[in-house]
Formats: sequence, C-alpha cells, structure tokens
Amino acid sequence: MNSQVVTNPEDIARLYRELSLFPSLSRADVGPVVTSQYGGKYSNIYTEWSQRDLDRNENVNFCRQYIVFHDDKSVVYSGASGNCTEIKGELQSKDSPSGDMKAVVRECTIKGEDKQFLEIWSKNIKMKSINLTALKKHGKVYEDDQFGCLVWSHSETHLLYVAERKRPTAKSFFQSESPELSSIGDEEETMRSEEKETVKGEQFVFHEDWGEGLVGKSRPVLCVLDIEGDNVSVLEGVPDNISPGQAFWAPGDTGVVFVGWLHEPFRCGLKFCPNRSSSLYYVDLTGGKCEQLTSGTSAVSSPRLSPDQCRIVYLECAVFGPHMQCSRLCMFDWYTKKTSVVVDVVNRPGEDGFTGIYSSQLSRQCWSADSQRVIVSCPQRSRKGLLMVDTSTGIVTSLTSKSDVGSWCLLNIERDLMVVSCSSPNCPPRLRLGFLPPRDSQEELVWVTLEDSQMLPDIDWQILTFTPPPEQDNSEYPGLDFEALLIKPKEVKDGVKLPLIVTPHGGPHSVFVADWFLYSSVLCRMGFAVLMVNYRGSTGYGQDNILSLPGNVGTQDVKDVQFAVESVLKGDEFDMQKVAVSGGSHGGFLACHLIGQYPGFYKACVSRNPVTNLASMIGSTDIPDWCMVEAGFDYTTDCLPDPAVWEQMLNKSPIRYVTQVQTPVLLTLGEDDKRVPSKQGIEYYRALQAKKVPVRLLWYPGNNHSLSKVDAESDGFMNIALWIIQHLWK
Ligand SMILES: CC(=O)N[C@@H](C)C(=O)N[C@@H](C)C(=O)O
Repeated sequence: MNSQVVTNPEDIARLYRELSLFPSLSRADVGPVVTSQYGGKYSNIYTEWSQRDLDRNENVNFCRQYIVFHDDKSVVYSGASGNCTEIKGELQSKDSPSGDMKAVVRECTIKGEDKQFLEIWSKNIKMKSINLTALKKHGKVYEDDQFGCLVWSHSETHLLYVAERKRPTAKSFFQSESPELSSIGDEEETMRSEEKETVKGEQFVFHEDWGEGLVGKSRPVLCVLDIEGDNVSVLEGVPDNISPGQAFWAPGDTGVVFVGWLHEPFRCGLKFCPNRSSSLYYVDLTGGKCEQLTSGTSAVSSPRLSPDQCRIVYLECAVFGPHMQCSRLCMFDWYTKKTSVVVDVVNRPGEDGFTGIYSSQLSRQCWSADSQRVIVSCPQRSRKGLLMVDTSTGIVTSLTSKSDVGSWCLLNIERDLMVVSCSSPNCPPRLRLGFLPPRDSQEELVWVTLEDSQMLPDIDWQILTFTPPPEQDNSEYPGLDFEALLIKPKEVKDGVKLPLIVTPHGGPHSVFVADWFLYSSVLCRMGFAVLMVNYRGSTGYGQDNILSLPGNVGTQDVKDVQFAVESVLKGDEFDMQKVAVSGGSHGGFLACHLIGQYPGFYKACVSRNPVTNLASMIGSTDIPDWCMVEAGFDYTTDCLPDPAVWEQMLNKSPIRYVTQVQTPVLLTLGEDDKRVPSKQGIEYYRALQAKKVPVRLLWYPGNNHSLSKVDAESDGFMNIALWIIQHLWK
C-alpha cells in the first residue's frame, strides 16, 4: 500500500527542529496609562515567552515589549517596541502598581555558591540588591505557580513573597566544634551565633514535601521586605498546621490574604490536584492575628481582589474525590465578610452550552475595571474559551464562542484591556489584545493581533463527537457523550491511507483542547493522523461526566477510546493495519490496557510513565488518594490497606491483561517521577520481557513525571516516531 510517511531520521529531526521553534506565551503585564505630549494615551505591554533551544538543551525565556495607543475603548495603534531580550537568572519579577519601580528575585552563582537576591529597580538604576541568602531569614524563595508570589503593597513600600521556612543547620554528633575564640570580632560572632543554631542528630531527618513538581517545597512562610528599612521579616501568626501561598495585600495594606493548605496528617501531591483541604486566611500585620475566611471544609485556590478592593473571587471544589472537578466561582465580600457562590458546579450542561468552570488557576488579574465582572479562561468541551462572569447575576457569557480558534488563554486584564494567547492545532500561539465592552453594551469585542505566528496550512483538524453504544452507557450517569480531536495532513495522495496514532490524555480528569501541540503537529507533518480522545471522565463536559469514571477505570475509558478508534476507522481514510497507541500517565495506563484488551489491534504502543498497577502504586505515589478514588473507593487519610480494595485496584490495572499483549511497547520513564514512580513502568517491562513481547525502555535521569526537559522531550519524540515506524511497517 502507498505511504506518504517521512521515515528518514534526519528528515524527522529536521521537522522537529523546525516546529519546536515556535515559542509559547507565559506572561503579559499591562503598564500604567501614559499621556503623550500630543494628548494620545498609551500603555506598555510587557510579555514573557518560552522557547526550546535544542542546541543549548534548555528552555530559554525571553521578553518583548509592545506599545499600545488606545482611547480606553479601542486600540488605535499598536506595535513592538524593540526586539526580544533573553531573561537570565530571574526567578520572579514584578513592576510596582505605578510602574515607577520593578522588583526582581534573582538567583546567581557566586564563587560556586547559589545565592538569591531581591532587587529594586527605579528608572535606570538598581536601587537595592538585598542578599536574601546572607540574611538567613528563610530558605529558598518559591517561584512556582502553586504557592509563589511577588506582590507590591498598594503603598509601594513593601514586597510580599513566599519562601521555604528556615531550617537550623544539622550536623553530626561527631563533627568537631570550632575552637574557643578568645577575643571575638564581627565575623566570629556570626560564626558563634550560627553554631548556636545548629542541631545535632537531625542530618538525616526526612522532610516531607508537596510532591511532584514541588520537590523540596515543604514548609512555606510568608515574607515581607520593608523596602525603605531594608528589613525582611517572616510573618507570624500563620497556623502551624498549614502551608501558606498565593498571598496578596489586603485592602489598605493592613495585612495579608493567602491560601493555606492543610499539611496534616501528611501532604498529598498538589500538582493537577486542586482537591486538597485548604482555606482563605487573613493575617493582620500589626497584631499577627490570623483569621480563617472560608469554611475549611473545601479546597480553594486563586483568590483575586477586585480593583475597588471590596471583593475577592476564588475557585472552590470538594476535598478528595476526582483530582480535578468542576469548580465553583465564589466571592468573599471584604466588608460584610459574606461568601457567595457566583457560579455553581454544572452537573449537566444546559441549552446555553456553558459546561462549568474547569480551572485551578485564574489569571493574575481577572476583574473588569468596574469590579463587576470576572474573566475566566477554561475548557468548554474540546475548546478553551474566554468566559465573562457577571458577579452580581452569575450570568456567564462566552467571549469567544463565535471564533474558529481552538484555544484562548487570558494572560492579563487591566483597565478592561485583555491580553490573550490564542492557538489551534495548526497555529502556534499568537498574542492578541482587545477591550472588554462595557457591561450591558451591545458593542462587539474587537481583537487586535500584536504578535502573529505562522499558520500551518498543511495541518487539518476537527472535533468529532461520539455517543457510546447502549451497552456502554453508564447506568448511573446515562446519556453522556464524548469527543476527540482528529489532526491529520490536509493533502493526502491518491490511493494513500493514513496511519493513525491514537492518544488518550492522562489525568484521567483532564482534557485535550484544540491547542498547539508540538508532538502532534510534527507527527502530522510526517504523514500520520493523530486521534486525541477526550473519553468520558474528561473535564470540560460537566461534573457528571467526570463522576462517571471513578470505579470504571480500565473499562469505560478503555471502551470509549476503542469505540472512537473503530468509528474513525469505518471511514476509508485510514489504514486499519497501521494503528498505534501512545499515552502518558493515565494515558499510558489506557495505552497498556488497550493493547492488553484488544490483542494485536495496535501495531505499536508507547507509554510515558504509565500507571500499570494501582495496587502497587498506592504505597509509593505522592497521591495515594488517586489510586483509591479511581478504583471506586472513598479515601480518608487514616484508611489502612484492605485486601478487598487492593484486589479491585489490581483488577482494574493493565498488568492484569499483560499476558494477552502482542504489541511491541516502548516505555519512557523519568527517574525522579514522584507521581507515577518509575517502578510502575519497570513492573510492566519485566512482565513483557517474561512473555517475550518486544519492549524497549528509555530511562531519563533528572526528569520527573512530565519528561519535559528539552533533551528528554526531543529524544523521546525521535524514539517514539522511530518505534512506531519500525513496527507499523514491519
Ligand atoms: C492526577 C494525576 O497526576 N494523575 C496522573 C496519573 C496523570 O495521569 N497525570 C497526567 C495529567 C499527565 O499527563 O501527567
């Protein structure tokens, strides 16, 4: 049979190199309004991007600024001001509200030692450079999205950030003491006091951290720099049983509002799991009194203060249960202290098409200038759109429903000027701007492109909808449908049938939105079609859809994927003899299930850090609750191993079907994966070796669950492509 697939490794590497050049947007800040000498108003837009540098083997971050002339309702003129500049050593940075100053947390190596500095810049001068490492008030500054922040007080006199709590230096009982010092100078005095702070016998004490992607982050503390006095203080009053983060200054700078995650009796991994017991807190700066603002019976995240400083919106979901659920958008009134639900959980989407809020993170700024509306970007079925929520009525309006673009992401909104990144499977990220029309106005939203990107006209994509056959309907949650994204070459030569790569997502409660995907676009350029399946249980389709899966993993999700594949193969575009399956994590669980439950159907399988045995994973993962919940059981932190539960976990796992596997398997494992420890993949690897099924294992040191370091990602791609080619054309 004819084929149009690129099989030469050099050509594949060239395609990968070409498409990996497209950068992604990570941040946009809108500066203050400036009036020019001719009366025109303009603002500066600062953007940060990230791009793979294959030659340097790292992701490079760079910034670019733009100037936008506007009349407060529309963009009059916009353009880039200058070229891109690479950002080096900056962990965090933030302009002050007036735009007069900039704060930077910088990490650098001096004489072989890592140091962290907090810098204050004003105009063209670095006014201060405070050596945080030397101050020893706390450990390393947090730069992550989960806890980290760098926030100017409204008065611009103080900065708030999060760092690891200071730990006394631990030393051995057998380490010799420094000799007695007779007359002591400053340096000796410091050594003396440091010595006093050392503890013996604590060198090897285990410090639990917050798991995958947050390794080493254990006891965060809130820190404040008094800029004038050069003084850093660690805030007191935060309860001992919580880890604070996502902090900001309360109205009037009287204190700090933050999210506190309960870390007792132990920490469960937070990445992809916003369902962890947490509350909003307020700590008063003068008395150190700490007040809990929310009930403490739920999981909260992303508090955002309105421009009039009267209300805080935040996201809320249930504790435990599915790791990602439909969120509530809640609002706390600062003055009445009342909490209200603005947008509730959507169990089944209604006529208006709104499917609920699926996000664990609101954009840095999300409020309209009138403090009445909130903009949320989140999946709605297989697209990601921008939703406008009226906080007084709870009415949700889509700002992007009429667009063909697959994915819209709000980077920022300031004085109603929205800065967004938008992309599709055939279009890498673009930077756009648009003014949010006033409330109740009929004005159309007009988008202006600030930074365009090259469209790839040879890539075709569509969203397919599937209704499971009656025997696969879920009796508890009947009538649910699901979708898949089909990405394929636009031009197919006469007589050519496309090979198909089936990709179920991980989670399982996540979703593929019609975004730009590097792997899929290169595979498509090589001549493959890629089917990315959003089986029932995915986010973006209503809470019932999510709830339909726990207890049914290994059956409902597996059958949905197989149904989607067989439905697609009914057309005559695809080569039934050339179907491969590839997935990561829970997607790897599904890939392994599919080759076990449909022996010989898939001619090649690729599995990244797959879950292969829920029963053996529960004792080693950072999210033990996940194993029980997905197997259909409630989880409590004090539950003990129960043979009946373990039996179910084993029975729902791919390892149960390994004796039926005929498909050659490529396993890609990250040595430092805390989520699905590499032993899961190794367990499966050994079972396949014992059964003499062709298997190859790639081991990536220094990589965690995502295998996203530049060399692991590019090497992984080449090996995946070549494995599939090798076994599809055997
Ligand atoms: C909640 C979670 O991390 N589940 C994993 C088993 C998983 O499937 N992760 C996905 C999101 C991944 O692609 O890594």
